[in-house]
Amino acid sequence: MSLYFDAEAILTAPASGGSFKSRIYSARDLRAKPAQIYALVSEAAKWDTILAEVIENADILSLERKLNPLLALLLVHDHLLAKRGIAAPATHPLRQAVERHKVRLKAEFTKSRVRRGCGSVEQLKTKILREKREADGSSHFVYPRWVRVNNIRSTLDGQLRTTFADYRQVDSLVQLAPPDEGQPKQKLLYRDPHIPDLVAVPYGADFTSSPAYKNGEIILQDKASCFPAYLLLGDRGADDPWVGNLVDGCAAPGNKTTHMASLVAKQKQTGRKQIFSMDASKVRSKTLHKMVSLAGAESMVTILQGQDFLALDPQEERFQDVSGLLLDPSCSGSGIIGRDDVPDLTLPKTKTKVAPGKSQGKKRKRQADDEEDAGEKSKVTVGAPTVSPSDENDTPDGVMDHDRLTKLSNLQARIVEHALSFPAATHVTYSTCSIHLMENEAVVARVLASEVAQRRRWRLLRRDEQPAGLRKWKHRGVRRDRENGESGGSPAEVDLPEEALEACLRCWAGDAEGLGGFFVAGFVRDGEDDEDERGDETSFQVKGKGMVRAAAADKDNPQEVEDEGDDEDEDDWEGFSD
Ligand SMILES: C[S@@+](CC[C@H](N)C(=O)[O-])C[C@H]1O[C@@H](n2cnc3c(N)ncnc32)[C@H](O)[C@@H]1O
Repeated sequence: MSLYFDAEAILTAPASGGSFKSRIYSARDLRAKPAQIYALVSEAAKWDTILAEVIENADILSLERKLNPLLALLLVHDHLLAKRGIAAPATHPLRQAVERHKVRLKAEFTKSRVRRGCGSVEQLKTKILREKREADGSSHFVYPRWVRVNNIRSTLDGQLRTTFADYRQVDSLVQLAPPDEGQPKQKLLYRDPHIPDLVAVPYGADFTSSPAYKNGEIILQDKASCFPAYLLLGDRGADDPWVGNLVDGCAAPGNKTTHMASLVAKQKQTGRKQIFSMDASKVRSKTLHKMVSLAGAESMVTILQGQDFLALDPQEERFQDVSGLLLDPSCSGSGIIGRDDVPDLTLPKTKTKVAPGKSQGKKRKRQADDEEDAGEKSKVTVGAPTVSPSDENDTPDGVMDHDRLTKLSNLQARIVEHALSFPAATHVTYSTCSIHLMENEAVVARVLASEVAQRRRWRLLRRDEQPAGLRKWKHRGVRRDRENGESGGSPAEVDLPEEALEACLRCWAGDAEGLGGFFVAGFVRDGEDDEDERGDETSFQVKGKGMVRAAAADKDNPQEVEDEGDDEDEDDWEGFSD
């Protein structure tokens, strides 16, 4: 019986971030096996709508006060559908509470099947999975497996002839949707129309043992994560190669560094070290090292292990030719899918109305007493998942309040502004896997208004200047957070012109594009008409709901202003007010 109580405890614990699986495996004091709990909940989630219907029609919640809706759903699932039935002794009161109604439950289950015109339980399963996908809109989108071809070691044509030789090309992502239960999986491939050398295959396709993966010819990298390097380096070829060196300032585990290297290789420029790639974390720098080596990019990439990008001196001799910088700093990670993918089960309702308060309380008390008596109440505690060296972001628990967002936003803006100060820099990209305005458009607004951007005439890379594939991308910057409360409770809004919002690229989870939440913007400057000194009368700041003009903090002593920022990097902006 501990299986059901443990599953209940995990499903009802407050959201703590992390995937559902990691939530189970990091829970303390579990008595059932984590794999068993995961299997029970995943299976029950496939059947929940029908089980809720059966339980409601059999009305067992009004008759059996020991059951609550969630326990009833889990128990009735195993009673009707698990090979071995309910995993508890036959004399257990909760097992008896279900089995007392076995005739009724079976009859209601059969009625539900027949009502849907299904001759077998298998057919019913296929039908309800389709019903569920249609109901939550997910029949129209899929999360495929994205595969990027590494131009250092291979070519797209080469991979289509080898690794994907037995894949059939389809012309839409929807065709990669998982097959109905019982249908065979197919080898299908979709060539991405936005990012060169990127393909999608059905989720679950496993390349980890394929030679192409082991040799670094293909890299498993989400589509959105391919936007920044492509935005920076574009569609250049051998006759129009990138001029100057490149920097990836926040590089581990190395997806974007290796993508930059791949794009540079496509321009037939593999001979010399051209990319400085660094990460402040020494542990993650080791992963970066492995990825660069696997991708065959060692001759092009200089890795600065454990290097804080903010501590780099842009005036150093070795950075004098750096013309492009890619910044993908730590963020809230709020766009990552699967972060808190705890199944949202459809639960049965009680038919007979129980008076609120008194009797509900009694019911809960009685049930609690039963569980205590049996010594079975789960003691499980679900904590925030621990940070692993592969975690990219600073907030793995996903818990985000206004203060944390403000601090992240301050740091992100500082990192981009530092990039804008490299003497030969003409192109910079800034990206996050966050959906929060404060980490995205608001950072862009602050950076554009910064002293360095104004003095050196940095501006946004307009949509019509973007690489061909990204110009076609529909989802652009937004003026306000999509959902109230996304930014820790305070509605945030940014006052950027339409053209600036058009220049920003967004990705959203849950639409037809098959991606998580992501943001990227490119900054450019001609580099020929810098004002050497800071403009004398004004600078811009973002305050309240928009950008307002404010007097320059200290026009006579910019260094002092800079130093203050360095000392107290996280409290210089208070974020949005209402
Ligand atoms: C979102 S991840 C980068 C992912 C990487 N661009 C990729 O595509 O594989 C952010 C990384 O920035 C690093 N980081 C954060 N602040 C940094 C700083 N000031 N200097 C260098 N690295 C930093 C973190 O250690 C983390 O590994």
